[in-house]
Amino acid sequence: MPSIKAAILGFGTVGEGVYRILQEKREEIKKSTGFTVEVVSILVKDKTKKRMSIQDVQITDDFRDILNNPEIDVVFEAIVGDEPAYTYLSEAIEKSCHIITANKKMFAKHGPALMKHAEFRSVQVGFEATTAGGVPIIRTVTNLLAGDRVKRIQGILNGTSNFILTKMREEGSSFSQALADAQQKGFAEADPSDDVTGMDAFRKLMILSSLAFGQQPDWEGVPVVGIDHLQTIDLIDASKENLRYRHVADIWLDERGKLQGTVGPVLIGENHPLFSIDGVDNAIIVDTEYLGSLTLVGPGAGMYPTGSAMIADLMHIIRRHEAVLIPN
Ligand SMILES: NC(=O)C1=CN([C@@H]2O[C@H](COP(=O)(O)OP(=O)(O)OC[C@H]3O[C@@H](n4cnc5c(N)ncnc54)[C@H](OP(=O)(O)O)[C@@H]3O)[C@@H](O)[C@H]2O)C=CC1
Ligand SMILES: N[C@@H](CC=O)C(=O)O
Repeated sequence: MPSIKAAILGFGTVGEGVYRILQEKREEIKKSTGFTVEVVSILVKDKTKKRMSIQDVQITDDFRDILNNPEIDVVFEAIVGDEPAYTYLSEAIEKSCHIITANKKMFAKHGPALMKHAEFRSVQVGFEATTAGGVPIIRTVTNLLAGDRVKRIQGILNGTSNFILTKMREEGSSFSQALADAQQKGFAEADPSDDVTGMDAFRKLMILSSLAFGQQPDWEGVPVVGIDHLQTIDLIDASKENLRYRHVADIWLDERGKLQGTVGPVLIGENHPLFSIDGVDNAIIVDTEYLGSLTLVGPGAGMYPTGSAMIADLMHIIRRHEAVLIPN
């Protein structure tokens, strides 16, 4: 049976999710693709940290161990921040590895360059997990663009913010209690200020903008507001009026064909499609020229939803590249 050798960069919430799914779905993947997928190396920052038990996999804190292994076909990236992630992925592409990333901070800034580089080296880039966790928004927009034109995308793109707003409204939790809960569940970023200031949703919006419109607006021109100024009482008072705060990221082409974007909390009524989206769920409304309006809803963060988006990218790469993946 031919095998695909994979490396995972980062073994926190997301990296571990990828590993677990690959182990749990080993036989199904083999059956559906004809390939076994073997994780051969995992990159971490601190090798002494206590982790789940892993057999027959090199655990390293030196990326060169991965880069210099000629057997590796695919690199999953789930580390934190734009560097060294961007450098590592550029080097992996140079070695003709396919790359699959969950790192939106890196991808919002360097995604277009990585895509160009990958095209030049004839490898694939999977980035479904960068936006809306397990919700297949990247694949959906890619498919829509084949015969349609996107006019506007708006949605809840940060699971942590939505989880916090829901807990404050439903349970009367304080902002800090709700944030601590989101961190404990693995939803929040290593630096949770990215979640609650709106920066994480902004970066996801920029990734969607590159995909849907082939460009990003000037970052400075997009107002970004978070949820960190909202009080539990604000949410409860709104609720009494049958209104809810949602943290909404929005991008559209104006009448002059210029991209406009906003990110921030919005008070919405019960007829709005985002009214009922609670907890860690994300929801994205895509308006197109021919299809009209489409809404996708699902878990926007967490180990298994995010891991599953990365495995979906892997399946796509295998199916597209069966002919060129050289069996080891
Ligand atoms: N959590 C989520 O639900 C989602 C997260 N993401 C993105 O996925 C990525 C990972 O997130 P998450 O798993 O939550 O983060 P964690 O903080 O749980 O894990 C990060 C992992 O990366 C390793 N790491 C960090 N920096 C480096 C480095 N410079 N070199 C080598 N290893 C490094 C850490 O090593 P060590 O274990 O030794 O500390 C750790 O294993 C982030 O970019 C995040 O934005 C995307 C979608 C959802
Ligand atoms: N911290 C992020 C994780 C997924 O992208 C979020 O809460 O949405």
